[in-house]
Amino acid sequence: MMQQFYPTVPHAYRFELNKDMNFSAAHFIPHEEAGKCQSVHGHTYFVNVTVAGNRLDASDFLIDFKLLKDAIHKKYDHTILNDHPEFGGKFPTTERLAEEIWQSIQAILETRDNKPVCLQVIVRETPTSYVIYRPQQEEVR
Ligand SMILES: Nc1nc2c(c(=O)[nH]1)N=C([C@H](O)[C@H](O)COP(=O)(O)OP(=O)(O)OP(=O)(O)O)CN2
Ligand SMILES: [Zn+2]
Repeated sequence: MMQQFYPTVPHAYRFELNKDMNFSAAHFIPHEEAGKCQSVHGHTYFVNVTVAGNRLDASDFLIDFKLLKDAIHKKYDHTILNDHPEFGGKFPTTERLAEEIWQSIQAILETRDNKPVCLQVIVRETPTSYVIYRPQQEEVR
C-alpha cells in the first residue's frame, strides 16, 4: 500500500472512497530523451484511486472496491505496458498510465446507476516518483 500521505481533491460529494492497489509491470520509453528508461525495466506500481458520489448502489456501496481492483490489476499485472493498445502512439510514462487508469475506472463508473465519478488517480512508479491525474471538471459532470 502507499502508506503515506494522500493528496486530497476538494469536492462537495457526500461520499468518497479510496482504493489502493499495486501491480508489477515492465515498460520502456522509446524516446532519445528518456535516457536509461529506453531499456526495458520493471516497476511495482502503487495506485490510489479516489471515487466520489452522492448516491449508493443497491449494496449500499459507492462502488465495490473489488471492481476497481479487478479493472486495473487484472489488466496490467505482469504485463509489458507498451503492449497495451491504449498506449499505441503514446509512451507508457507514469503520467500516461495515470491517465489511462482514470479512463478505465471512469468508464466503469459511468455504467453504474448511482453514477459515481473518479476524481483522482495517483500512480507511484518508484519510491521517489509519483504522478497525480485529476480530470477536468467537465469530464466528471
Ligand atoms: N515525468 C516522468 N519522468 C520519468 C518517468 C515518467 O514516467 N515520468 N519515468 C522514468 C523511468 O521510467 C524510471 O523508471 C523512473 O525514474 P526515476 O524516478 O528517475 O527512478 P530512479 O529510481 O532512478 O530515481 P532516484 O530518485 O534517482 O532513485 C524516468 N523519468
Ligand atoms: Zn520506468
